[in-house]
Amino acid sequence: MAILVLGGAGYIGSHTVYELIDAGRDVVVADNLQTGFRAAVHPKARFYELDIRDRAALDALFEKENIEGVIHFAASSQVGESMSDPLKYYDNNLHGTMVLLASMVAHGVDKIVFSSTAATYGEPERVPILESDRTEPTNCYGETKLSMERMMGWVSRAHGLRYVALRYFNACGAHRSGAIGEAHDPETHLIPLILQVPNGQRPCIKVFGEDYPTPDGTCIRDYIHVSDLAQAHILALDYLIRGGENNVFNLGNGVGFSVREVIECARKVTGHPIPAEMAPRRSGDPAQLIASSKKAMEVLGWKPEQNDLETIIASAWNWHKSHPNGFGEG
Ligand SMILES: O=c1ccn([C@@H]2O[C@H](COP(=O)(O)OP(=O)(O)O[C@H]3O[C@H](CO)[C@H](O)[C@H](O)[C@H]3O)[C@@H](O)[C@H]2O)c(=O)[nH]1
Repeated sequence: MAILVLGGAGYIGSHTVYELIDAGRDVVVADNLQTGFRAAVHPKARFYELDIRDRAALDALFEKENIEGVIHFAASSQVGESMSDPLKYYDNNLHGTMVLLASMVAHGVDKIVFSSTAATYGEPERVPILESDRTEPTNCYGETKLSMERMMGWVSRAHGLRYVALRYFNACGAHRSGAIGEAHDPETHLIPLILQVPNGQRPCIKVFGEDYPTPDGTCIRDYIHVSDLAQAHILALDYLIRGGENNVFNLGNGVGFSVREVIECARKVTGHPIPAEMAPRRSGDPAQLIASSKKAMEVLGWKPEQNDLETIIASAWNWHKSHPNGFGEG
């Protein structure tokens, strides 16, 4: 039987497909290529260009393929955009998931692992954050992801579907082969933007806020390598296949780095001075997000392997310097 990866042409999705294929699994990828890239899809995966809001296209896929379980990455994921265009997030993330679950239930596919986010917590009560801590999103992106988790809960009660929600902290880095890496258009993520400076594509990096209640005044995040995240999806799917119950797991390294520290580390890795410029706070940003991933380690047996920021940034730099235009031309 095959694993269906929705959003398998995107950043975390494409890395998960590479790990699944490396592990000998049969993989079907579906993506509407709105933000994903056809070139990021592993050549051994069967590809369907479809939008998860298109019920007929999903039904046709489930009828044609023999799907054992779904890994669902197909969603909009930019904090800033979710504040200026919230309805896009309700449509793509919530409506999309609603159509998907209806099609899964109709075809008897009852296992799903999906991307949730640290943004479900909002401003945390304490760090490191536990899965049982308060969830009060400060941005619409986090709100729709939390609603997706709750939707799964109700559908599970009614129809017996089982799910694992993976709350990622800050995904970064690139695949060890150098074949795929992080590419967004437009780019909004800190590490790729920093690396555009040594790549000659941007004169400096803007630091969004230096008046946060943190030691150096800039936001603190927990940076986790994308291939470690990818492994967690395989472990979560196998947990469901073994009969595991509905669950939610944080995925992070448990160590926080400030925006300034990330820039300093990138200077060390690239040997470039990377000038930084202070800028106003970005709407919706919590001051500090650090994960406790103890539960994922204990229940899933997950162990992040690339837990050193320098190694992570070096793997990102390896991709960005050889692919300055991502998957595009030139
Ligand atoms: O040019 C930039 C870009 C970002 N930042 C700062 O760098 C930090 C990291 O920003 P990212 O945009 O790279 O990541 P976020 O923490 O905002 O978001 C990430 O984590 C979220 C969970 O909190 C969501 O999952 C989201 O999809 C994911 O990209 C933030 O403090 C942001 O303000 C800058 O200072 N300058």
